[in-house]
Amino acid sequence: MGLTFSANLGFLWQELPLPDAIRAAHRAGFAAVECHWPYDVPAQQVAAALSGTGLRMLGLNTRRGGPGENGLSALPARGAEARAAVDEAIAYADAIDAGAIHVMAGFATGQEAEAAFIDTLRYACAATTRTILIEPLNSYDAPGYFLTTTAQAEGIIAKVAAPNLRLMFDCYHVQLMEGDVTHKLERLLPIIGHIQFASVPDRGAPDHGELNYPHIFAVAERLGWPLPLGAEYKPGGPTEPTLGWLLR
Ligand SMILES: O=C(O)C(=O)[C@H](O)CO
Ligand SMILES: [Mg+2]
Repeated sequence: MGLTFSANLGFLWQELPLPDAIRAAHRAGFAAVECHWPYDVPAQQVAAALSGTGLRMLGLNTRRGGPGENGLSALPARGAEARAAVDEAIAYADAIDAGAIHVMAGFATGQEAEAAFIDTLRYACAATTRTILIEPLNSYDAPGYFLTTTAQAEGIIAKVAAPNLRLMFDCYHVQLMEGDVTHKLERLLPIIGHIQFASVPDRGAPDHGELNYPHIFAVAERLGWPLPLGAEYKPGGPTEPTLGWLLR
């Protein structure tokens, strides 16, 4: 079977209520969906849209925290709030049978931040059998974010040493911070839990920019990547006119 794709509803159809966005993704031909922060929408409404369309929600994020924050898990002295955010995400994921939970690190740096992140990740990995993801973010969009490179993520995954902890490999962030996307996909495959993509550097549809996505999709297919790839790009208006890449 060939590659399939997941619509990231944090960006695609973001003007629609989440249940309607799930239905729009289904109509457009996506094989799955994923989201950012679904917490304002009752989980029963999301579960109903998923079962009505037959789509799976591949993942959701832990809450960002207060204004100007981007996750709490690597913030020393915020451990209780970080664990509460993990509990909330797991409960929501259980209610809609989501595949994975992305535990967001937050703006922090240094050894204490790493120790806090590792503690929160150990807690999350022990609290669920679902996949726990960590995602390096690029320093243009998220300056000061704790987790910025795949090498740093690899080290943390090794230290936590939990079977359900994996890397969110977002080709967009990896290209901006490191490049060498093909070799990194090949080498990191055993620890990757989800793959996302967008054009670089403008984070648009994967049909232009400095990354050649037909090549990257072929690499993922050659490697036998089993899950839908996450289309996490900003359509800059209605989503449907940007989907030429999906039809091809
Ligand atoms: O920004 C990204 O790439 C993500 O995948 C996250 O959900 C964090 O915003
Ligand atoms: Mg991403």
